[in-house]
Amino acid sequence: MLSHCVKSLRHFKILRKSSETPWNFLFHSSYADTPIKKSKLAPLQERRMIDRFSLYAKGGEGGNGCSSFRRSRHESRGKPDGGNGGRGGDVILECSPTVWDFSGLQHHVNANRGGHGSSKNKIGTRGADKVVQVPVGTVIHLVKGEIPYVVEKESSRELDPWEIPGTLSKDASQSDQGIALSDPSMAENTSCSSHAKRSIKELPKVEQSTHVVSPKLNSISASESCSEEDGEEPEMKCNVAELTEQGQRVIVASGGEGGLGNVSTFRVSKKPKTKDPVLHGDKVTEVEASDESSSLNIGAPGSEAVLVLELKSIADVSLVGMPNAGKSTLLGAISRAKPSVGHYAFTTLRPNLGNLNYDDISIKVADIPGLIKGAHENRGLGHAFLRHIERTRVIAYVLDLAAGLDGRKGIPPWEQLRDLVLELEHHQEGLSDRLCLIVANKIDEEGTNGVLEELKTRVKGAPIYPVCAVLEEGIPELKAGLKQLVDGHMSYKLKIDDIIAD
Ligand SMILES: Nc1nc2c(ncn2[C@@H]2O[C@H](COP(=O)(O)OP(=O)(O)OP(=O)(O)O)[C@@H](O)[C@H]2O)c(=O)[nH]1
Repeated sequence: MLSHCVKSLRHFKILRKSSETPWNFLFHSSYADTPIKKSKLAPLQERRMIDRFSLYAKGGEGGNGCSSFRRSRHESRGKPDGGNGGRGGDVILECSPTVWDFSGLQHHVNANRGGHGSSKNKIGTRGADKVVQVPVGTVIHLVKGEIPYVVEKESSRELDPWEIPGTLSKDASQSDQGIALSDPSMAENTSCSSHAKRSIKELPKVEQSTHVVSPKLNSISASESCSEEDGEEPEMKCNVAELTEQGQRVIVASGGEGGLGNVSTFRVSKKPKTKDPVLHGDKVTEVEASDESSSLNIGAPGSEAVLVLELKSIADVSLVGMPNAGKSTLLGAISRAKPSVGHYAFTTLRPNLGNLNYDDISIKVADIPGLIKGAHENRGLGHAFLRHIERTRVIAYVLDLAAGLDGRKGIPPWEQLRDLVLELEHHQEGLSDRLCLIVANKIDEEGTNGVLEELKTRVKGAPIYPVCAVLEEGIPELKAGLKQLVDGHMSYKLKIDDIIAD
C-alpha cells in the first residue's frame, strides 16, 4: 500500500514537471536567439532548394550459405543439403517527377542483406533493394566506388546534347567521338561500364520490363571538370550517369553475392571435411566446416559508393532576368503554373517549371531565380541556379523596361541584358551562345515606349517581344516566337558585341 502511494506521488511529480515544461519552452522559444527552424511542410517556395547532395550508398551483404546434411536409413553418412545464401539488395536511384530536390534524402543509404540459406537446399531470400527517389535532371558524380549502371526503360530515347551534362560547349561530333572512346578517361569509364554489364548477367533483374544498358557518359575528365567548382574533391569522376526520364533507374551500389551452401561447396571440393556432426532428428548439421568451404559459405559484402548528386533542371526554355523583372508573372501568363509573385527581389527561391501547350507540341519553361551582377561569384542567390540554365535549349531574357525610369533605382534594360549575358559567360564559357529572344516586360508602365525604342536601337541579333505580363498583353506573339525557336524555325543567338551599353 505504502509503495503504491510512493509510486503515485512520483507519477504526480513527473506530471507536474511535464506540465511546466511546455510553458517554459514557449517562454524560452519566444525569446531565443536561434531562428525557429522551418517545418518540412512549409510551402516549397519558402524552403531553400537543395540541388547538390553527397550520398554514401552500400549494397546489402549476401546471406551465408548453409551447411547441413540430410540422413536417411539408406545413407548413413548423410547427403549435403545446405542451400545458398540470398543476394544482398541493391541501392537504386530512381527518377521521379514528384521530387523537386534532394531535401528528402538521407546521406547514408544501406540496402538489406540477403537471407541465409537453410537445410533442404533452401536458398536465402534476396535482400530488399533500397530505392531512392531523385528529381528529373539528376547528374551523378562519383567520388568513390564503381561507375553505376543504368537500368533504363525500353522506350528511352537518345539524349540531345543540351541534356548531356558537359557536352554543351562542344559540338555534337566531338561528344560522339568522346562516347566512341577517343578519350582515355572515357576508355576507363567504359571499361567500368562493361564490367558493370558483365556483372549484370549475374544479377537478378530489377524490373521485368527493363533492360540494362551502359550509362550515358561524356568525355570530360574527372579532375578537369571538378576543379572548376570544388577544389576539395580532386578525385571525383564527374557526370558518370544521369537521370532524365521518369522511372529511369540507376544501380549505384550492388548487393553482394550470397555464400554457397554445402550442396554447392560439395561439388567444388569433392571431399568435404566434417567435424562433430550433431544429430537433429534425421538431419545432421555440421558444427564446423572446413576452412575452404567456410570462406565460400560466407556472403560477399555489397559494393560501396560515395556519390555527389547534382540537380540540373531540364526545360526547353529558361526565363533569365534580374530580380523583380517579372519572370514568375510571365511564367504564370504563358502557362498554367502558379509561381509566387512579389514586389520584392528574390521572391523566387527555386526554379519553377511550367508547360506551354500548343496544338502539336508542349514546351517546358523554367523560371530561374533572379540573377544579379556577380551571381557567378555567389552573390545574390548565387551560382547554383546558373547550373539550371546549362540544361536548357533556349534562353528568354526577361528585361524590366521600367527599372531605369526616372526616380527608380534600377538599371536600364540594355545594361540588364549585358550583365545577364556576362554572368552566363563567367559561369561557363559559351553558355550564352544559344538560341534566345528578349522579353521587354512592363510595357504598361508610363514612359516605357521610349525605353523600348532605345532598346531596339541598342540591341541587335535577337528579336524583342514587348509584353505586359500582368495584363497578359503580347503573350500570344511571345508564345509563337518561343515555339519557332524551340522547333528550329527561327534561330537567333546573342553576342555581347550585339549590345550597346553605356
Ligand atoms: N507594371 C507591371 N508590373 C509587373 C509586370 N510583371 C510583373 N510585374 C510586377 O513586378 C514585380 C515582380 O514580379 P515577379 O514576377 O515576382 O518578378 P521575378 O522576376 O520573378 O522576381 P524574382 O522572384 O525576384 O526573380 C511584381 O510586383 C509584379 O506584380 C508587368 O507587366 N507590369
